[in-house]
Amino acid sequence: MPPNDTLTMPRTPDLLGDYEPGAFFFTSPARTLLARGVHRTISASSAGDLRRCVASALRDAREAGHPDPMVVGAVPFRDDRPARLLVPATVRRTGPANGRVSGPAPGPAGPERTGGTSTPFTPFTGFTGFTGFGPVPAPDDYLRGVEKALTRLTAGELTKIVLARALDVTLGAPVDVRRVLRNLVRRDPQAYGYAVDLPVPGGRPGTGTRTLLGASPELLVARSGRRITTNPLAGSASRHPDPVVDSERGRALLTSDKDLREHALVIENIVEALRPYCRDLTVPAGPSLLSTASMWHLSTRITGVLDDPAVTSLELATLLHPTPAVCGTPARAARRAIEEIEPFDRGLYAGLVGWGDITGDGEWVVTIRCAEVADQTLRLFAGAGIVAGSVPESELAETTAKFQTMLRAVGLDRDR
Ligand SMILES: C=C(O[C@@H]1C=C(C(=O)O)C=C[C@H]1O)C(=O)O
Repeated sequence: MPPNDTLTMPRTPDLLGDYEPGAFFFTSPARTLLARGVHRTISASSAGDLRRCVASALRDAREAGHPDPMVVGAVPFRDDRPARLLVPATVRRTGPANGRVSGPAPGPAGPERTGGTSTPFTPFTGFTGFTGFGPVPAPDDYLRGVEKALTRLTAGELTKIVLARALDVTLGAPVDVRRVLRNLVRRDPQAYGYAVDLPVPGGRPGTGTRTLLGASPELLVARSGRRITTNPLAGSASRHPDPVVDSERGRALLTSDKDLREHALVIENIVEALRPYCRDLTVPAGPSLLSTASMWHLSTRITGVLDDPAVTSLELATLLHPTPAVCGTPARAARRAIEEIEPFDRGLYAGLVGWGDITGDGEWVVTIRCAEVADQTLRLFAGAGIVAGSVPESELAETTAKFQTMLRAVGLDRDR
């Protein structure tokens, strides 16, 4: 038997292969989940309400004889927007390897390339089936938004703010959601791949599905018994196809004063939020490097032991959210400035996505490197942290680089 045949003959169920739009899919270094059907949807009007609604939905499900009550889905960036959480009818799980198939990714031919994307956003040309794209806001307006943010930073209203932009992409045919998810998971096997079914506006049946797809590198919080882990990221550089230039970029990031400050703000905020809940918090002295196929990031993996084992993973996640990795500091001022400067609704982008079980265990990741997909269109999102000393053109280039995770998974690779 040729050695490669093992790749096509999984011994465990192939949950990634079994995924169909309408289901919930999530893969992490620890496990892969495929949830189908709706036992109960969860509707809540605030974050506090959300925690109560989830707890009672899980209890009710168990009392109704549900064999494996679990909540899955996504919580938006803003707490006044509806969450997309539900107790699924069935959940299948496998261990770490499933959904993380090695070998070449399907999709565009040729070797994986990690394009240098430190130039400002330029139109994509030359792919088949691609009919148009629309950046929101236009790149020049994003630059002006960063200038505005810098003025507020200088005035002392803010210490950090994350400004995002969206990219609307229209294809010549309906998006193959299954294939895009497979590409995301295979190209970034260390990331948390996810697919969340979204309601179709107007709720008209037969209009097609809407799905949130992504591959996030950022763990907001995981709980396993009393043990918790969070892995905030902040401070970024784009990868480069030349390995020498690429590792130089990583090294430069590790010593960049601006990025280290940006990162430290996030870590301080998270440690301060977790301290009252943990009897033991292990915080590395400084960040290390984490990479995706497209990006380098400064990363700090923090672990702790919960004082009160009744505190659930979702409670911890909503306590931390939104961290300064996606919002800013002070949080309230940053949130207001985001609403004023960004000309679009973040929706589920920059929120949290994951699962939680009835014991309180769960994994929630930051909803980044994602797109909302509906029929022939995709809306991609990407943001960058702005602190004193940030250069608008570099922040624009950083968001361009972050779009690459989704664009490559769709087969729209600007390097082609
Ligand atoms: C906001 C995003 O990413 C976040 C911002 C980062 C930064 O500013 O360096 C790095 C990782 C994420 O925490 C995004 O990918 O859209």
